[in-house]
Amino acid sequence: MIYTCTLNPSIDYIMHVNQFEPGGLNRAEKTFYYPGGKGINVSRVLNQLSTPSTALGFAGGFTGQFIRSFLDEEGVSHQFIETGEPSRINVKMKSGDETEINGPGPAITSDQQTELLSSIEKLSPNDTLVIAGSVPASLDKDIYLKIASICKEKNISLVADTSGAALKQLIGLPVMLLKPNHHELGQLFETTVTTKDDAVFYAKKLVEQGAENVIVSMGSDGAVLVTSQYALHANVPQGQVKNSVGAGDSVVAGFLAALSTGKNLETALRYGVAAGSATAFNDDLCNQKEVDGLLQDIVVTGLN
Ligand SMILES: Nc1ncnc2c1ncn2[C@@H]1O[C@H](COP(=O)(O)OP(=O)(O)OP(=O)(O)O)[C@@H](O)[C@H]1O
Ligand SMILES: O=P(O)(O)OC[C@@]1(O)O[C@H](CO)[C@@H](O)[C@@H]1O
Repeated sequence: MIYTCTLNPSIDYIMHVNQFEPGGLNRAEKTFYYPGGKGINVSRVLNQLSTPSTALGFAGGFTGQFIRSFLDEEGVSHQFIETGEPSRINVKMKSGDETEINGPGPAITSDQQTELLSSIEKLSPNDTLVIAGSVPASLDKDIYLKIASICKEKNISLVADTSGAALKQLIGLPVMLLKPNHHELGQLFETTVTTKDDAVFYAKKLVEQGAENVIVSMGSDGAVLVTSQYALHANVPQGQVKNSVGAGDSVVAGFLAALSTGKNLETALRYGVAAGSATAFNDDLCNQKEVDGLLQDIVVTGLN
C-alpha cells in the first residue's frame, strides 16, 4: 500500500488575473480551489491512475474540512490528524507568469506530532511512504529524519520530494526515490544546475550516498533519472502550460503508479513525465486519459 504524508496541506486558490497591477484593484477572470500540498497531490494523481493510496498528515478547521470532503468525493482515502486551527490557503496567481504565496499553516502540538509518528510506526513492511512538501515551523526540524528512521527500521520504502534543510537530512539514508527539481538539487550542493549533465552529475552523488533512484525534474526540459546502473533523460511533449502547480508531484505519482504495476524504470520515468506534463497542461491535476494521450510523445534516451 502507498501512503503519502503532507505535513502542511492547503487549499490552493488559483487565480487567473489578466494584467496584474501591484497596488491596484485587480479582478480575476477565473478562479479554482483545490486541495493542495505535495503529498495530497501525489495521492490525487495516484487515484486518477487507479493506484490506491492513503493520505496522512495534518488538517484542520474549515479549510481542513474542504480538503477532506474534496478527497472523499474523489475517492482518495485519508487519515489526517485534526489540528484545530485551519489548514493554510496558498494563493497561486497566473498572470503571464506564475506567482505563488504559500501560507505558514497552523501550529501543530507535540502530541499531534507524536500521533503522526505513531501512525507511521503502524505501517507494514513493504509499504511505500511518500513524504512531500515543507515542514511547518511548529514541528521538530528533524521530523523527516525521524520518519526516515522509522521507515528504515520497519522496511518501509521511502520516497521524498522536499527541499532545503528537510532534503539535506535525508542524504545518506536508504531512500527509494528522491525527486528534487533542478533548482532544489542546485541549492543542496550550493551550485546551479542548468543542464542535463549537471543534473546527472549531482544526482549521482545522491545515489552514491544511498538513494536508489533520483529523478531531477527540469520543467520544460523534462526529467532525468539516475540509478547506480544508468542515467536516462525524458523530454516533454508539446503543449500549452495552464498551471504547473503539482506538476512535480505528478511526476512522482506517475512513476510510482507505473512501478506498482510492474513496469520497468524506463517506462516508469516515461509515465512520470507524461503525468507531470499532463498536469502542467491542465487547470487541475492530470487524469489517466490525459497521461495516456502524452505517453507516445515522450522519448527516453540514455545519458552517460
Ligand atoms: N513547460 C512545460 N511543458 C511541458 N511539461 C512541463 C513543463 N513544465 C513542467 N512540465 C512537466 O512537469 C514536470 C515537473 O516540472 P518541474 O520540474 O517544474 O517540477 P516542480 O518544480 O517540482 O513542480 P511543482 O513543485 O510545481 O510541483 C516536468 O518534468 C514536466 O513533465
Ligand atoms: O509550501 P510547500 O509545502 O513547499 O508547497 C506547497 C505547495 O506549493 O506545493 C504543491 C505543489 O507542489 C501545492 O499544492 C502547494 O500549495
